[in-house]
Amino acid sequence: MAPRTTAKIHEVLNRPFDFVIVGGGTAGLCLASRLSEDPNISVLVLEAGSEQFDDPKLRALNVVAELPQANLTLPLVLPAQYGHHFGQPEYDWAIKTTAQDFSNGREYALTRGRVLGGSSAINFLCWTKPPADEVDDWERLGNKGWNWETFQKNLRKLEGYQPPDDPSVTHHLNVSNLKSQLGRDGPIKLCHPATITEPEIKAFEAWLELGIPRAPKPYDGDPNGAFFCAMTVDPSTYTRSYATTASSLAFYFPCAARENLNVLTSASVNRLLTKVTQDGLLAATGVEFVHAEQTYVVNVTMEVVLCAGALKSPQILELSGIGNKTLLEAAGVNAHLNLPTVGENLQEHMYTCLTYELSPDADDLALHILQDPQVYKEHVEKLNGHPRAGAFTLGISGFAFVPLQAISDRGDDIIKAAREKFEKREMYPPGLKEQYELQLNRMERTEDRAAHCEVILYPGFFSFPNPPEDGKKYFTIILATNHPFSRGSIHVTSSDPAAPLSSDPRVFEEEIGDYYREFYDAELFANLLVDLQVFVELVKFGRRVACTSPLQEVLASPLKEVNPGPDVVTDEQIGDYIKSVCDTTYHTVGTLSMLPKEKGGVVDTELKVYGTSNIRVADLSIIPLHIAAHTMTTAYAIGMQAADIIKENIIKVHMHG
Ligand SMILES: Cc1cc2nc3c(=O)[nH]c(=O)nc-3n(C[C@H](O)[C@H](O)[C@H](O)COP(=O)(O)OP(=O)(O)OC[C@H]3O[C@@H](n4cnc5c(N)ncnc54)[C@H](O)[C@@H]3O)c2cc1C
Repeated sequence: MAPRTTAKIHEVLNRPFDFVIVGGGTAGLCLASRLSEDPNISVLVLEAGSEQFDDPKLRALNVVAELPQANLTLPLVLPAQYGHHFGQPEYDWAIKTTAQDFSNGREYALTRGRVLGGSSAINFLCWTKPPADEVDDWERLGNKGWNWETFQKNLRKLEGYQPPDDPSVTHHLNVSNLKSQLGRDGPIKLCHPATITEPEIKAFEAWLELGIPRAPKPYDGDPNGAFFCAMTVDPSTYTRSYATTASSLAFYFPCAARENLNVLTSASVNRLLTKVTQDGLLAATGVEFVHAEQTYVVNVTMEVVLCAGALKSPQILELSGIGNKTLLEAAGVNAHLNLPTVGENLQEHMYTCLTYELSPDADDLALHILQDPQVYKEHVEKLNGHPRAGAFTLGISGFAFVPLQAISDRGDDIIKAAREKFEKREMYPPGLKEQYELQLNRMERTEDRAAHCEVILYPGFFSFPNPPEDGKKYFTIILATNHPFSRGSIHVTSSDPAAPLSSDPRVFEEEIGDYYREFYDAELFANLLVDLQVFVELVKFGRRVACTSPLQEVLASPLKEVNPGPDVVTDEQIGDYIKSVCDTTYHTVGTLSMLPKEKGGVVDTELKVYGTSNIRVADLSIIPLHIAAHTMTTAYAIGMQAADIIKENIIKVHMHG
């Protein structure tokens, strides 16, 4: 299908829109496609990034036809899914954090998609879903209607899973189990990597040896255990299936011909223009944005929906004068609505890696070999062959979601200490105590314990600080934590939309952003850093996996751990390794939390910003408590539920009486 181009600036000027959606990313495009189903509603999406429709970088595995013309300079044409857009302004916001005290002073670069499709256009393609109970926790926190039943119903409409038919792989993938749990006809195409390597299969078997069960229902509410996940790849073309998707008929392309839907790219929103209504609420009347270095305003007749992601939606609210009054005034922004928790309750997943040398007779196929341009070209041809082959057919798909107690015999002690710390504390900022209680309960209960920890298989070299050696083959075990106690914040520092944000995830500090600082008892919290201690146990578990059959047999003998390496032995050394090399998994949530206002909420259950009449948020900012899953499915589910809310409650009232 030939892509329809997006709107031109003259097409969107001098006319009002019923809805303006800020951010054409994962949730934003999903929402736009649903809202514009009603031809009576005009929808404008303003996206800061460009389309990049024809860019081989974006359509990772779809590069084949375009490669002869493509620039093979590294790292631009390497597959999109594994970090090759990082730091490139035409794709990545790369928002710098403040120096992190508990990460040896490092500043993280928070990668987020800055392109039509948002982070779904550059992410790592892994389709995972949270446990039912953790989605239900959002409802337990006071958000009626935000539960697993709705989440799952919406996602099943989106899923277009195609199971493989090769009997030699279906057994490993447990396809008969997955088939019944995933939707088959939806627009987001899902399949498994065409190649799963021997070390991945052996590592999976090592997990089973270590007592990790196969996940009973990874896509139906119980992902605890081991499974091979599906990827957002269209099996018919082997291309990325994402929010914009050209080839897989997802959200933008099928709707692009609708006259009531306009998507303007390279349109960076500065702020909302507002007025106070007769009821004393703040109402958005227009949206100010920059396109081709010119500033414009578009008027809105019904609502503005912020879908700019958990790092950028708070900025737009703050620049519009909605946020912590003191902080806004310090930044030189006129405060119109004092909402002190805007930009707070930030929660992030973290990961670190262990890399092992493979035995010399292991297969050469690995993701990192594509960094060599010559090898890259050869593997593009292999991808184009019949059957598809080569490193482009690999993926990141081996997952184990595990409770702390399942990987460490110190698990109970750590959880007990966390409970004691929690009980000793006298003051909590509004809402945090309830969140921590749920988190502790997830860990403490004896049945259906939550997966605090996650282990992921990476076929290749992916770790720091020691580099790979030429001619050697490698396998990496990625370790991630899912339920951080740490709370951070993100805020503007200036009224200039282009000025850097102050982003402080407070990694491993288990505490609280600026607004919460007055509640902070540093001495008490210095005793035990639960988030870090869990991570240390996880690294030890990763090492046990490497020493377990049958994985051990495909690794070099004697065992050679490249990172962190044999010198990193004690808990303190492991903790220090983690602090020096770990990174965020690009899963920030919570910065505009959906909670009762007195519990620190910024939006209500209809996603409306408290104190406003027509400003909503529909992206990962609203998630009040983090989950044991990667966040793409949640972003799509939010887009779907937001559409239902808006359609039911607003369109019905305004348009159809
Ligand atoms: C590198 C990477 C790998 C990941 N891998 C996975 C994975 O394998 N599996 C998984 O489940 N999740 C993964 N994730 C996470 C997941 O993709 C994201 O959490 C999810 O897509 C976020 O959706 P969103 O709608 O909240 O925001 P986004 O999809 O990021 O959309 C926000 C949009 O708003 C736009 N925007 C921002 N500010 C403005 C402004 N001022 N004006 C106009 N537009 C603006 C942005 O350019 C962007 O297009 C990954 C994320 C990244 C970055």
